[in-house]
Amino acid sequence: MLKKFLSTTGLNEPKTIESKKTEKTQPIEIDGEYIENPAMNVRDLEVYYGETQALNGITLDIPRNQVTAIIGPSGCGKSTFIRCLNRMNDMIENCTIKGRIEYNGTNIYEKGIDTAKLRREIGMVFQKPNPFPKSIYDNIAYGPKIAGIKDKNKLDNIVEKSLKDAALWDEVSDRLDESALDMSGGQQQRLCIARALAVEPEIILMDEPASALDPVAMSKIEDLIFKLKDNYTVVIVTHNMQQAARVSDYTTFLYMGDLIEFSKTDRLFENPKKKRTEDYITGRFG
Ligand SMILES: Nc1ncnc2c1ncn2[C@@H]1O[C@H](COP(=O)(O)OP(=O)(O)OP(=O)(O)O)[C@@H](O)[C@H]1O
Repeated sequence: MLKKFLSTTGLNEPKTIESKKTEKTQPIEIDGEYIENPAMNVRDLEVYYGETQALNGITLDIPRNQVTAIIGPSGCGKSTFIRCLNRMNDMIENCTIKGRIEYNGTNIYEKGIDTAKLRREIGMVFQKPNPFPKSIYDNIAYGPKIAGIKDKNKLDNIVEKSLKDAALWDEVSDRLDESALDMSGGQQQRLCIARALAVEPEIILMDEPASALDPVAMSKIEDLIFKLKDNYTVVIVTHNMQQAARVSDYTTFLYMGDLIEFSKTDRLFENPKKKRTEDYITGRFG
């Protein structure tokens, strides 16, 4: 399917990518089971900023239509990891990536991948809400318009559906022409989620999406994340272990660039297999 991202232009090529080719990606066993039909396969992922290695060979499968949380102390590589999943690290100078990340059977670091399309399929929501200085309507319609949709009725439907899916429609349906910048922080973050949904992604990456919000707004975002998995695969970076335990199905614990443990969330929090995981989730460090 990702073949459609292949272009012959040679644009969007990262300067410093190496990838190991393997015949067929072998599934990873976790807790005695294999993840069936994962949304992404990450294999031997290493990331360097200049000479400094930030990720030391991460291998995991991202379960489809599930929420996967990435936890770990500050500087362990959580943001580096999630940014690799839709090639946001391409924009960072001196960043070298090795290994493979497969999405629907294609290595996203293969030559010729159209990264703009890739990032529509694998959308991203950041820590700080970053709406465009435009109306609520235009924030949502922007992506579909760029993708070539001009019909007003179609755009209206996309705006309504995206806002409904982001649990925001009831709060803003009578003021779609107002500036997005006049919304509360929590509403702005749900708007950014709606904006990501408007281009019909398969996967949504969220880097600390609720950490800048008050508890009520945070709880709305958590409810939303929980519902999103009906239709999307979600990967969320969070400092907040309670949040990881509340919203995620699977949890990955990173420590100093290493994947220490990847497991179903209940199992990881109730019965961690590694001492470092136990020390972290019981608050002994971090
Ligand atoms: N653009 C960059 N240039 C150089 N080093 C970087 C860059 N971004 C991250 N690093 C380094 O890579 C390592 C991992 O950083 P990263 O931001 O991925 O960690 P994190 O777990 O997300 O941290 P935090 O929880 O504090 O956001 C750190 O040592 C960091 O200093």
